[in-house]
Amino acid sequence: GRSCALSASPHAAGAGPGPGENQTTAIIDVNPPRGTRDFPPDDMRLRTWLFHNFREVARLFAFEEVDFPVLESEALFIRKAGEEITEQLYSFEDKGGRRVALRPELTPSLARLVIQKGKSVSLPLKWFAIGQCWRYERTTRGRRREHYQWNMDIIGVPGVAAEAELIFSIVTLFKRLGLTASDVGFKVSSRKVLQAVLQCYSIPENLFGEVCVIIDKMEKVPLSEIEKKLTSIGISLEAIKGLVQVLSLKSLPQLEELLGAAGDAVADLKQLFILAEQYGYSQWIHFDASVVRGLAYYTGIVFEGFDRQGNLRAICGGGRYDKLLSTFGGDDIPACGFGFGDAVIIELLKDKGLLPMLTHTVDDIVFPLDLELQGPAAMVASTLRQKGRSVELVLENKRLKWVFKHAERINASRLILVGDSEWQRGMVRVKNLSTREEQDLKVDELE
Ligand SMILES: CC(=O)Nc1cnc2ccccc2c1
Repeated sequence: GRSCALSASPHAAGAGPGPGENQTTAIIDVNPPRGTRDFPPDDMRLRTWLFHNFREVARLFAFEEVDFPVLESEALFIRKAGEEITEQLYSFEDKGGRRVALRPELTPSLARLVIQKGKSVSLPLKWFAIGQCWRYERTTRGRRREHYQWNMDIIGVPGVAAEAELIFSIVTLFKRLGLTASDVGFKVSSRKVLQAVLQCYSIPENLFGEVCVIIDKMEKVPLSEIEKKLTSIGISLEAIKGLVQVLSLKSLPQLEELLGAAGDAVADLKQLFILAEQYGYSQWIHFDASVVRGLAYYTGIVFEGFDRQGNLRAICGGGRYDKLLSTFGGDDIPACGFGFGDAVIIELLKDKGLLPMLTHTVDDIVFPLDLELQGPAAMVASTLRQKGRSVELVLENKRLKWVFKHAERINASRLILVGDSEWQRGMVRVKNLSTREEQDLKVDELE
């Protein structure tokens, strides 16, 4: 008997019904792979709306769009800092025996492209991308294995004016979506704070990334586990106490008291808050020494957007990564950027009742009253389309009752009936579906 190609059905192979018979279960699994999503029209309209807002903000800030392959060499993401994102790398060996990976984030690809472009691009660069990112999680947690991220990066600007501009671009997006400073905010800190602490306990630089990744879990796992991990990589108990103490600081003056005004950490943060004041978004951000972010390559300012209700995971996050390009063999080029996921923001907008009502709408629906008028109807449709109107051309011999119902379903503004007697006079019957007004018009009078 016929063997089912990708049978997920309880059918015994081969016993399935023939084509067209009432199939109780599909022959193949019609759901998308575990942890991934389809985007049927309703969901796709919402995604397109969100991405349009990403793109509009990028345009306002004069960023240029870039893109990269979703598949990259695995080497781009191999980092020895115990990051969740690299531990869950969706990597495999391709048919050519090459180690490849579905990208878990966009920044390494962006760094690769900047280095590839080398002297042929002039700094600073302001690039943005919207791309699907992947992770391979043991399905125990049933979490998603893909999401779309909006990334904005400023390459070649060493000063915190770049971070101030990036944070303001996200504030601009939040405002466009209807969110205010009482709905969301940004926690801002600098990894130079941790760097200063590690230095005063003379902890080797090469442990910096690893320590940050461990510390990032501070509020997610018990302190004892953090201490165990730090001790296991050789951090003294005294140094751990120093780290924990600095992370609990709640104000810049406190930080200054502990670290002294000398370190760049305090200077950078002070400068950033001054700029935020001048941009007019001070009430959106505050210093929080506990913000570390879980990516090993950040070297300076780090920030994350959060919902003040505290129900959700971070909305977005970013920071300065001045060493990433040189670790790829490029020049020492300063850079900073952020990633903004497509999931948490939608949950937040749902909670706030801010999701837009997006419907499938067309301008005109054109219907030939009998089959000989299909040609003329198609001509009427293309005349209207050349004028930029979206036109649904009815392609089958339907009853008028169905056409009216369908016109309602697709929110058409006008119904254009192509009938024999009118057509003889070069006219068509136009029904305005909101005013119910009806008139015969010449085809080239339609606009
Ligand atoms: C809330 C959500 O979907 N998070 C998510 C989903 N997929 C990912 C895939 C790669 C990296 C991070 C990811 C994060």
